[in-house]
Amino acid sequence: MRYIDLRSDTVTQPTEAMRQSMLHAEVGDDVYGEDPSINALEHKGAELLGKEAALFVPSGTMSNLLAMMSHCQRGEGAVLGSASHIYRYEAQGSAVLGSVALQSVSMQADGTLALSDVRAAIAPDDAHFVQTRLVCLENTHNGKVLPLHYLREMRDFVDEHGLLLHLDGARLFNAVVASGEPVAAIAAPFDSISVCLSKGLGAPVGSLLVGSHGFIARARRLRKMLGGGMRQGGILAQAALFALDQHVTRLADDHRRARRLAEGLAPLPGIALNMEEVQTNMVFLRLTRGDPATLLGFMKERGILFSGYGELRLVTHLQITDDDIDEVIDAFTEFLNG
Ligand SMILES: Cc1ncc(COP(=O)(O)O)c(CN[C@H](C(=O)O)[C@H](C)O)c1O
Repeated sequence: MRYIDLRSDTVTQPTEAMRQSMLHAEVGDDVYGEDPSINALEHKGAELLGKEAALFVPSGTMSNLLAMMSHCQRGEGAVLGSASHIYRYEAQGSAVLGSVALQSVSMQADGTLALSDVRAAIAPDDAHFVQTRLVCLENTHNGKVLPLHYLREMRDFVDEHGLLLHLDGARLFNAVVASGEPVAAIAAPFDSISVCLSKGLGAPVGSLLVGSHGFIARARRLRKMLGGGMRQGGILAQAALFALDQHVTRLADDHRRARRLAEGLAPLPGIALNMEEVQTNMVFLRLTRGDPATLLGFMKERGILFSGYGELRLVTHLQITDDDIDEVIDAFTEFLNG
């Protein structure tokens, strides 16, 4: 049975054209630095984001972990949003494996961290406290694009306080396409960026971590230590190269479909949905009547999947069509008017 799978853009499948490019990928042993496709991808990623170097990593979770461990020594701290992926959905790996103290602050509705909250979270320079070293942002956050002026304000802030700045840019290219800003402009304020290739871009596996030569050298050693050294990973890197060449501008289709979905659901009785938050490929909504679990079961019977408990999340991506969007709107209408 083909599902209309709106659980996440992590479910994207390689297209036939991408598979063909993977078939002919040049490969070598990447632990020796000899995989031509991985080397090409890392070179392209660094160039695109305007940084010195890049590292191909098996997942976004590992990419963020390597960033935290490469920036911070044991016992140092990172300030980040309490609803950020690094804080909530990466098993606190930075703390458990990296001995980095996670200093969480509340996130504002637009996905930003208030500078006043970050300032308050910075530990005093006193032996009773950790030493805060890093600030982490996430763009997009729950589908919302952080304004470029805010990124620049945060850069000035971390410079003022002698801190470093990391971006969890799992959906960076969604932010690029939605904002119209060049990717290098969005990346410029950051010391390091993690970019997922396996979400909306449609590669089957992997992320890119970009930063300075020294930062990436440390991250490369840590990746090997954590068992992330790859051999002929060029088959996967070639998919990512294909995605960067062919699947960036089409993200606008995902954004258009998400908006179309939100516009179709918002007027329905029993739906609470903030259209202003539908900025890229995610639609968040709450049921003001009916039970989310009953809704999820009703939808699954009709071949429609999405996730969330309390607040429901529907994510558009490469394999979601215009007809799928109409079918989902019809199914919600049937459930709510039934
Ligand atoms: C902002 C951000 N940063 C990092 C990651 C981790 O990427 P992976 O480890 O799954 O490759 C994710 C994955 N997010 C996944 C999803 O959205 O379905 C789940 C929640 O883990 C993410 O959303």
